[in-house]
Amino acid sequence: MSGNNGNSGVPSDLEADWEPASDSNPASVQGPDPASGSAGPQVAEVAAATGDVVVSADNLHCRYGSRVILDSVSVQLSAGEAVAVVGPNGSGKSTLIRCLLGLQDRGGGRVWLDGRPMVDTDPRSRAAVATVGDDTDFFAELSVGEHLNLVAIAHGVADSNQVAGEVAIDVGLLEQWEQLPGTLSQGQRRRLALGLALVRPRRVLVLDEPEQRLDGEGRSWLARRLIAEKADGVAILLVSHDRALVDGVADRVIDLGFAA
Ligand SMILES: Nc1ncnc2c1ncn2[C@@H]1O[C@H](COP(=O)(O)OP(=O)(O)OP(=O)(O)O)[C@@H](O)[C@H]1O
Repeated sequence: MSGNNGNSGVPSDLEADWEPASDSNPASVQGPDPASGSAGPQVAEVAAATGDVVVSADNLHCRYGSRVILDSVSVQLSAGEAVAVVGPNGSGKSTLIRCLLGLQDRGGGRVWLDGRPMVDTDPRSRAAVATVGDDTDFFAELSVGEHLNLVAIAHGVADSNQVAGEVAIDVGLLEQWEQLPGTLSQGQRRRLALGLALVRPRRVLVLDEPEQRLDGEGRSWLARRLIAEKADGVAILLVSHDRALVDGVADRVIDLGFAA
């Protein structure tokens, strides 16, 4: 498969159509509230900014076996806002994402999408929530273009090959359109993972250290891209160690390091 328009290669007319996302003023960032910290398992509660609440996580207790990693975590995400999760290695950032997405036991806590339970197996949830994990797997036998097309088609994107090509340009992989994942550099694989989240419709974007392996230009592009996503009304949950990215994109910050 190399597209649904009969072309075997790169979609035509993309270079002329594409323009980079314009710069926006960085959003303000609120620091952690030391008063809400505690020793032992992390405790965090971050209220939503004004706006339509898309995702609401209440009282999550994330644990591995008997070891509690996060206790009584509540998060609300509104349309068009970005919440960043920061903290040192091992502080529970990825665990929080896994808990929120339902990939890990929530310990009785609940997560709501548009006021209804958010379950990872629910097609409604999967249609709304695009994710970029810290370790994305690819099909070894499918090219960059085929990956982007496949995801676009699976999510019902009209004119999927055109959209896939536009996303390939956006993430800087148009020249790699025909390449297999095994032939990509680590940074290019990261760009493909981002492309797979951007090629499909989304109302929520959950990213676990998306800046990994990106060069300076790539990180600048990522910040602009996420700001553009917010402008389109996408709710973003961003785990990152990149303070500049967090400062540039996040409206609010959950700091899991303050009680370490
Ligand atoms: N599958 C697992 N089983 C048991 N413990 C785990 C598992 N995954 C993570 N942990 C532990 O949970 C804690 C939080 O891990 P997590 O991956 O959420 O941290 P993180 O903040 O995302 O770290 P990093 O910045 O290194 O990505 C760590 O102490 C880790 O050892």
